[in-house]
Amino acid sequence: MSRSAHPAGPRHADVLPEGRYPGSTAPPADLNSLDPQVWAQTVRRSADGAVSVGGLDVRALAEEFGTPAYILDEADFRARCRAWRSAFGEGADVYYAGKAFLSRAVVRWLHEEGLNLDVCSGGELATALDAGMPPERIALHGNNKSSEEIDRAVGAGVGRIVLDSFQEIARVAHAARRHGRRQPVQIRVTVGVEAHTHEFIATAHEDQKFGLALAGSAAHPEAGGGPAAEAVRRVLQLDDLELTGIHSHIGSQIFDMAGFEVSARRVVGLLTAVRDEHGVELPEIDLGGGLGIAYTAEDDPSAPHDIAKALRDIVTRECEAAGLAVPRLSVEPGRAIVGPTAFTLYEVGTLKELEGLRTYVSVDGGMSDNIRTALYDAEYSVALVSRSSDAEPMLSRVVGKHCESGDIVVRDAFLPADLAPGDLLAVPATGAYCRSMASNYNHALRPPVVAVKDGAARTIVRRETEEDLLRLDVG
Ligand SMILES: Cc1ncc(COP(=O)(O)O)c(C=O)c1O
Ligand SMILES: N[C@@H](CCCC[NH3+])C(=O)O
Repeated sequence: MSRSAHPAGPRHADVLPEGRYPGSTAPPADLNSLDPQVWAQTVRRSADGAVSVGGLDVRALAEEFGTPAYILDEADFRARCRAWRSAFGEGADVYYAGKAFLSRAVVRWLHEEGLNLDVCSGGELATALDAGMPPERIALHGNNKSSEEIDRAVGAGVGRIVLDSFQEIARVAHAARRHGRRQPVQIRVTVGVEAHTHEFIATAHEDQKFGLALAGSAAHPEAGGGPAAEAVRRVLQLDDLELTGIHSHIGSQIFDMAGFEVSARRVVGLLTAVRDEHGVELPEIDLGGGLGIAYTAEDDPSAPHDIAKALRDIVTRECEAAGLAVPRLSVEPGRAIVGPTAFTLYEVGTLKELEGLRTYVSVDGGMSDNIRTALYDAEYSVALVSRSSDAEPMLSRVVGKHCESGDIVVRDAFLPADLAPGDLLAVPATGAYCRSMASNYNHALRPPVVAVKDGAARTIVRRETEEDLLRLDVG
């Protein structure tokens, strides 16, 4: 199992878990090397020791855009979109999960690369529509969509609304009637799988807020006798809704395909039960997102092609066994597309050496631009990028500037011992769930997202200003 997905409880205390540090992990052979699994595709270390991305030196990027900043490799983003599209082919749809990171530029790239988009709030929907995503290529998610959000989505003509509760069935039907539209919907089911990931990001076990349980009883999870089957009954009775399929999302940052296998089998089990009870074959299955990426050299994610083949094979096999026509498949990767395409560029401010233990390296951002370490115990890598160094490895903890001892960006890392204030550090694989979960804690100004491509850089989300903060403060 990957090191980045800790099923264990939180480790917020400043006491190290036994057996880890100091001395339990060897420093990497070469502190200057950049693992291509972890870094965006166009990242290179140049002959003079500094790192470049998209042909641009990070020192020049820091100079022009300031730090901290998320630097996003547009060519890599587009390449990953294409890889997912071609892996799944014409018989399937790839919905990019906008919650991972969304901006107008991202929407345009998705549109151009032929991907669809999953949104889960009015704000994400507004961004998608504003940037010109055709509504029929948008899916709306959420366990508590407001009536306004539902109404706006139906009115805009979104191609899919994923129903998450019994209450929502009536709300979406009401909006559809109001707009004189037969709204295509899927039903999100919880298939009873314990995904191997951090408990806060696992979503298909019973005891959590999402979806309608498949299981009639724990002993017969395939029986189709649970709330999901009841939701199917209710939706099929409503003329304003067109039930197109069943949706399952089992969690996030998952490497093991076994969970998807069980999920696919159980979803097909429900399709079979629906055919047997109603004489209807639902034409779509969505198996959600959740595919893991490499945050550290220990992580070894599968390629989209292998993931697509595994999912298609499972669905085909299960449908053939049940005598069902193979439904159209869709998936919703967020992290696996945008995660590896960006790194966060920081400047080192202060260093505090605790002899025999570690050195605390403080950077000019922190938990306001990356909450994942504090929230999920996530692991990250880090490298000195403004120069190379032959100095000895120094056991370090990269921390932010917030008033919180849990304000950790990279818990355990080796950096060169000659690290000094003014050096630039980069934390790779921060494209997903960093800017989108960023906060203004301590009135931090959320960093910009800078897209680089073919030697050119442009801001796609600008840095916040103090005026932005004060504009909201109307007291
Ligand atoms: C319904 C749904 N689809 C897709 C995703 C995207 O997940 P990931 O970014 O891990 O691929 C999520 C988030 O976990 C989700 O809740
Ligand atoms: N935000 C989470 C994952 C949840 C994804 C949305 N369902 C993360 O950073 O890993």
